[in-house]
Amino acid sequence: MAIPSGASMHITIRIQFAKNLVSFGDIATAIGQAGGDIVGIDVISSTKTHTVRDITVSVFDTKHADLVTDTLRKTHGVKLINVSDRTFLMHIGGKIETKSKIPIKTRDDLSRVYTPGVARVCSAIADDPSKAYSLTIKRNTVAVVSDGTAVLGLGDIGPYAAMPVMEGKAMLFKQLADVDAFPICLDTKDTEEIIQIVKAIAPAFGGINLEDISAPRCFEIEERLKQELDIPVFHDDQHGTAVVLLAGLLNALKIVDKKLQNIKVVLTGIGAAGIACTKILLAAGVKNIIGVDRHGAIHRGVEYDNPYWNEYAQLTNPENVSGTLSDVIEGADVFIGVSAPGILQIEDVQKMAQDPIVFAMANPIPEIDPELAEPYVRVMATGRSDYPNQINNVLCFPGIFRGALDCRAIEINEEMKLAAAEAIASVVTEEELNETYIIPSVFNSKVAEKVREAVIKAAYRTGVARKEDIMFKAE
Ligand SMILES: NC(=O)C1=CN([C@@H]2O[C@H](COP(=O)(O)OP(=O)(O)OC[C@H]3O[C@@H](n4cnc5c(N)ncnc54)[C@H](O)[C@@H]3O)[C@@H](O)[C@H]2O)C=CC1
Ligand SMILES: CC(=O)C(=O)O
Ligand SMILES: [Mg+2]
Repeated sequence: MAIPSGASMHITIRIQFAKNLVSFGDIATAIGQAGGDIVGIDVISSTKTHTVRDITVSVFDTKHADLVTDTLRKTHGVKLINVSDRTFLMHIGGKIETKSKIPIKTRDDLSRVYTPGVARVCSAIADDPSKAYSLTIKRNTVAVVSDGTAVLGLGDIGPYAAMPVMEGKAMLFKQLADVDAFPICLDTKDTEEIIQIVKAIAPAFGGINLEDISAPRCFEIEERLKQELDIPVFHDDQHGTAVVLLAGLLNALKIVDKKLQNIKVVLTGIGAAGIACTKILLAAGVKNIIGVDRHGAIHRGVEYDNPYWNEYAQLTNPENVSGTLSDVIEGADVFIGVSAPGILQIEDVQKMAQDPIVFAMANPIPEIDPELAEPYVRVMATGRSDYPNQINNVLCFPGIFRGALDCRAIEINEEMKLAAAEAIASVVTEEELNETYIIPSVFNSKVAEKVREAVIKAAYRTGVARKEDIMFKAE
């Protein structure tokens, strides 16, 4: 299923055209007739007879891009010089770099930042390892670790292909919360090996953000690392997603005037994100959640190969219903999708209770096309940046790690996650709240700061903050 990908699909077409054979108006009309939307024009050069221009066109997908460029190729008097995709251009050479905080200008500088001066600093840390927090980058660093097995909704595409996402996460950490994050993509899927590698690299980091590691291995990897390391370990696809989902749902329920305790929720994709979203909703007070995976609703009375589904069946589905998504969605107040593209049909939405809330969060293509669903739902959200109500873990991970690093928390616990969800929800004021604004924008600078504060308070309240600093303590 292809969904118009908006801003994510802009192409820049460089053409040369002969002024006596074709006008720019003709060219613009040809692009328009092929369904392209011109969003920018640059004149590169112009002579009496010829003009070279870069035309930036918004297209739906790669097929549509081909149609637009073919149309130009066939237009009399036009010569196509080059087609570039802005998204690819932004990735050339990667998206991040390392920067020094201080310049090395003299031999004296050199002997302080490096040998021999550095040796005294090394010895100080060897005598007291906690000094790593004050004398190295550790206090501000997070490793973004993936094995490339569940990258967005693209599946097991491997560690090389996972890198652009992890670089993107590192950029967001820096821009939104000034955390120095490093993308680390591992060429192994072996649970034990991943655990040992992460433990071995931990000295350089103040926190570990696990990313896009498929279920069920991600659960064991996270649990073991939490037990065996003294820095926060946080599987973003589980907990970051769950925190933001809860924030969005708290606000969406205010619009439809329903209570967490009374709603029926149907959730698809009982993997990393789905299980964590279910657990946070149960902790927040939701009583009726039905989880649906490829073979239908997860229910008791079946022995699943996946042990996490057996536990899931015990925690959810109070009426123990079975059947397909279409069967069990009848009367649901809320649909949450963290599964696969296009699996929710309009007919399913029509079976939901009054004022349906649909959070179709699969990336990059949601469970239902938001434009098709919109007439039938009261509140619609996706994980994407190009539609209103972006429910995406990017609203959580920068601020939650900022808070955890600043109070030097040994872990990110349930109270810290609930505090983060409430903080995100609280950024949207009562006056601002409406169907297309249930969750703050990623660019809202209040989000990371509010999450940080709430997380620090929760960390001190629950005794997991190590930093003795009165400024950070809960009142
Ligand atoms: N918006 C956001 O912030 C986030 C969105 N996601 C999206 O959620 C999706 C799942 O991510 P993860 O939980 O990390 O992956 P995962 O691989 O751990 O879990 C995916 C689950 O969906 C199930 N599934 C696949 N096709 C299905 C279908 N047709 N019907 C029902 N279930 C189906 C799989 O069997 C699996 O249990 C991805 O598309 C990902 O991009 C994940 C994390 C954050
Ligand atoms: C947003 C994110 O982490 C994902 O789709 O995997
Ligand atoms: Mg992810």
